[in-house]
Amino acid sequence: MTPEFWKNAWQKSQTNFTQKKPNPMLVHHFKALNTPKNGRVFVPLCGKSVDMLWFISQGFDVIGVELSEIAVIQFFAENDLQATVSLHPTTPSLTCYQAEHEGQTLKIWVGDIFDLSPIDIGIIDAVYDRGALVALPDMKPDNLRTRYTQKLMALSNKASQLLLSFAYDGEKQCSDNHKNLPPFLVTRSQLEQYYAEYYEINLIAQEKVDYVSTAGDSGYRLVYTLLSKN
Ligand SMILES: C[S@@+](CC[C@H](N)C(=O)[O-])C[C@H]1O[C@@H](n2cnc3c(N)ncnc32)[C@H](O)[C@@H]1O
Repeated sequence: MTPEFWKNAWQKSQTNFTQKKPNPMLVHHFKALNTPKNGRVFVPLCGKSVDMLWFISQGFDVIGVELSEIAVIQFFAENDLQATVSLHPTTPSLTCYQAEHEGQTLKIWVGDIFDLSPIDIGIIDAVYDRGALVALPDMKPDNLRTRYTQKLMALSNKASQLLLSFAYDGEKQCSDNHKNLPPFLVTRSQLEQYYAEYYEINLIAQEKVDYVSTAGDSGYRLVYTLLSKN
């Protein structure tokens, strides 16, 4: 997916991946990571996810990154948060939106995750991936997903992750009918290919649902913990 694809989606409000309430799988399963109290959570490709506010309510600081400035402006406006906006000292394509809320710091970089450095992100205790890995295709020649997983590990120093994913059921299991549009299926073997060297991968929950993706297929919502071998 090109940056233009996502920026257009936000411009045209084609963003039905946005949830109105904190994700129930997050709320039930985040504790499995044993993130230290007052820790910092990285939310890559964050959109305007209210899951970030749930982390704040649990006493964590949050740092996100999102390509679309529209998404980030909407996030702050819709949640009555006043942002301090600053430019990146050396990279003109990056802008920082920051606010203090309920005693925690919430910071979102507007820009491409691939333009960020570990210094921009700081120390990370946990990563929350909902709608990020599945937003990127695993396709040759420029495998965006492999690049993303490597960048994510570099930015977070391989902090443990809670990863929300999905699977189709029955005969659809291996097919990907909608391969030109997100969300993209992430198979177990792909997950191992990206992460098994660095993380212990555990499928900790799966829930049968009628509509697993915005494309309207039935299947399962999956929750993985990726526990750092660091
Ligand atoms: C499927 S949405 C998920 C958003 C959010 N995580 C949620 O759960 O609502 C994927 C988001 O990633 C953003 N995005 C895609 N590629 C990106 C990149 N290279 N850098 C930063 N954000 C990106 C898109 O603009 C979009 O908002």
